[in-house]
Amino acid sequence: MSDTCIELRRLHRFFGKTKAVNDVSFSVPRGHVFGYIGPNGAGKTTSMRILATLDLPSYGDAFVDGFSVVNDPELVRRRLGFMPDSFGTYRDVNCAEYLDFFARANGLVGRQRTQRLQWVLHFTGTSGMAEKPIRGLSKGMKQRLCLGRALIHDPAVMILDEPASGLDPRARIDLRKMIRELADRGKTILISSHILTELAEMCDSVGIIEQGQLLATGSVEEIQRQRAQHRELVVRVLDRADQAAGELHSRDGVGRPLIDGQQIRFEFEGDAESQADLVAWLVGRGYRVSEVVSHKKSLEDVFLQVTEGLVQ
Ligand SMILES: Nc1ncnc2c1ncn2[C@@H]1O[C@H](COP(=O)(O)OP(=O)(O)OP(=O)(O)O)[C@@H](O)[C@H]1O
Repeated sequence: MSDTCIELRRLHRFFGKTKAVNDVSFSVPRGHVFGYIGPNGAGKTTSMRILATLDLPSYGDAFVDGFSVVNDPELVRRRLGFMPDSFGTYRDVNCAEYLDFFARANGLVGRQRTQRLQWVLHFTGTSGMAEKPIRGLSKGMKQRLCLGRALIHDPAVMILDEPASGLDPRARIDLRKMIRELADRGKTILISSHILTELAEMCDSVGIIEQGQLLATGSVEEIQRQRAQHRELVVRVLDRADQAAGELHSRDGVGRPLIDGQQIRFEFEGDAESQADLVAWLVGRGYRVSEVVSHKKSLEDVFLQVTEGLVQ
C-alpha cells in the first residue's frame, strides 16, 4: 500500500476564462487530515468535485488510493466518501432509512449492512434519532447524518467540503473530534474551510489556495514559521522619534515606519537575532530605547498575509 492516499497532479479546471483550478499539485499521506483553505471562489469545491469524480479536469489528474479519477472513476468512487457543502436530505424519511438507502446503493447486504448501519449511527451520535424524520433535525444533527452517509461504505478517503459552516461552537468541536478519530482509524481526510483557525488544530497539514493557485502548503507550524519572519515591531524612544524612524527606514528588512508620539511602529523581516541587532544599532546611534514590543502574527494574520483575499 502506497503511503500517498490523495494526490493532485498539475490539476487544471477552466470554465471559459475562469481558471477555477490552475496547476494545483499536492499529496496527502494515508491517515492524515489535510485542510484545504481559501476564500470564496478560490477553487476548493471544484478540486473536491474532481476528486469525487463529479467533474473532470481540463488538464492534469488526481489520484485516490492510487487510482486516477480520469481513468478509473469507478474504483475511485468505491474508496471515497464525499460530503458536499450542501447535502440533500429527504425530509420525510427517518435517519435509519436514509442511511440504509445509501448502504444499499453502495452494495452492502445482509448482516454486513445492518452492522455497518449500527456502527455509523453510533459513531455519528445519531442512534437516538434513528427513528426520527429528517425534517425535525437541527443543522448539527443533519451534518452528522451527512457525515454518516459519506462513511456508510467504509471508504479509505473522505472529502468534506466545508462541513463546519453554519455549525455552533459545540457542534464544531464534536465534528473536529469525529474527524480526528476517523484519521486515527486510518482514514485519509481532505477538508475545506474559509477559515484557517477552524482547521488548524485538527489538520496534519494544510494547503492555502486563492484564485485557483496553491499559495502555500505544509503543517500549520511550518507555514506560520515561514511567515513569522515577518513581524511587527513597536519601538519607543525617549526623544527624536522622527529622526530614528528615518534612520530605521534605511535599514534592510524594515518596512515603512509609522510614528505615534515617541512610538515607532514598523514591519520587520528577520529572526530574533536580527531584531536584537537592530535594537543594539539604534542604541549605538545614541537613541534612548525605552521599550521594544514584537507582535507575532496570529494564524488569521498569516492567512491574510498569504492570500490577498482576491475573488474571481
Ligand atoms: N460550473 C461552473 N461554471 C462556471 N464557473 C464555475 C463553475 N464552478 C465554479 N466556477 C467558478 O470557479 C471559481 C472557483 O469556484 P469554487 O466553487 O471551486 O470555489 P470555492 O473555493 O469552493 O469557493 P466557496 O468557498 O465560495 O465555495 C469561481 O470563480 C466560480 O465562480
